[in-house]
Amino acid sequence: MTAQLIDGNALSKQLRAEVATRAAALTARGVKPGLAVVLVGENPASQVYVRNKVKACEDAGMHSVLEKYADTMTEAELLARVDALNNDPSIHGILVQLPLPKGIDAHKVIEAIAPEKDVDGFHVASAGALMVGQEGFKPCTPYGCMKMLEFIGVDPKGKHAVVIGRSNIVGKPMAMLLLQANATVTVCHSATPDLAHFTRQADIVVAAVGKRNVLTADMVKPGAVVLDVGMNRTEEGKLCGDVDFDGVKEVASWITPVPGGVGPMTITMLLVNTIESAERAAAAR
Ligand SMILES: Nc1nc2c(c(=O)[nH]1)N[C@@H](CN(C=O)c1ccc(C(=O)N[C@@H](CCC(=O)O)C(=O)O)cc1)CN2
Repeated sequence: MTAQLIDGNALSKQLRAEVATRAAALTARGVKPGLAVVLVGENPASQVYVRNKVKACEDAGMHSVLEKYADTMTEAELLARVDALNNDPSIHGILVQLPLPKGIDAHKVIEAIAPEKDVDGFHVASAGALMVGQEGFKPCTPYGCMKMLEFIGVDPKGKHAVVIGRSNIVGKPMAMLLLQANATVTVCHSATPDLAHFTRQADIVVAAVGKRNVLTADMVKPGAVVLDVGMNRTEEGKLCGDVDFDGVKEVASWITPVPGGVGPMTITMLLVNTIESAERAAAAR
């Protein structure tokens, strides 16, 4: 079997066009959706991501502000900027790009973002809402993975999903979203003995560890759907995921490539959350 590719760029194009239509409708009503992107420090990957986020926003007809600060910025200064953005009515979504430089407590900064503008879905209020099934912003990467499953017509209900990784921004919310969609969910992590024992039982595997070749062909049940959230580099500097793509694609039914899979969907779901936030703000006027 050779797996079919889940094309994150193609799905993103479709979803971003829908966002653009909603943005135009809102703008016509006098509310231009606005996103503020805050970057502290010089992390080269983060520089690319924030640039892509701002461009995606502009392409969708939304207003965006990119605030870039040197890594000498203090936590107090960053908290003051977040506070100003919380109080700026032209801004409907705020994101602080992670990771933050040493010396700045990311939890503290995320908690300072007003939950109604937390379009990254990282605030404890958003995480709590997800946990209990209430309305709130879903973190963009796992939200994008769920959209990809929907796109290929795979309903998680009754399926066994294995999530590899337990980060607050991907692994944990991914598990909650799959659970909400009625999958039976197993979360594996660095202290899981015999990872393959679990992944071989999975109908859906989400790899979100940040380490190459965590999932190889012998660890995958024939016909499984494999979503690769990893973003790593080979020794030659080539971008790759957590999954041994060439091997696993011969066993899986569907697989996401890296690049061009989950990555673009992260940015797309940010736009979806931002337009949602702007629509809520407009409805509350
Ligand atoms: N505040 C946030 N920080 C971080 C998040 C996040 O959702 N919010 N997620 C990651 C990084 N990330 C978004 O910020 C992100 C990662 C990768 C991509 C992407 O499009 N990748 C491309 C390849 C890009 C390249 O060439 O380097 C792909 O996979 O095709 C988008 C967003 C950590 N921080």
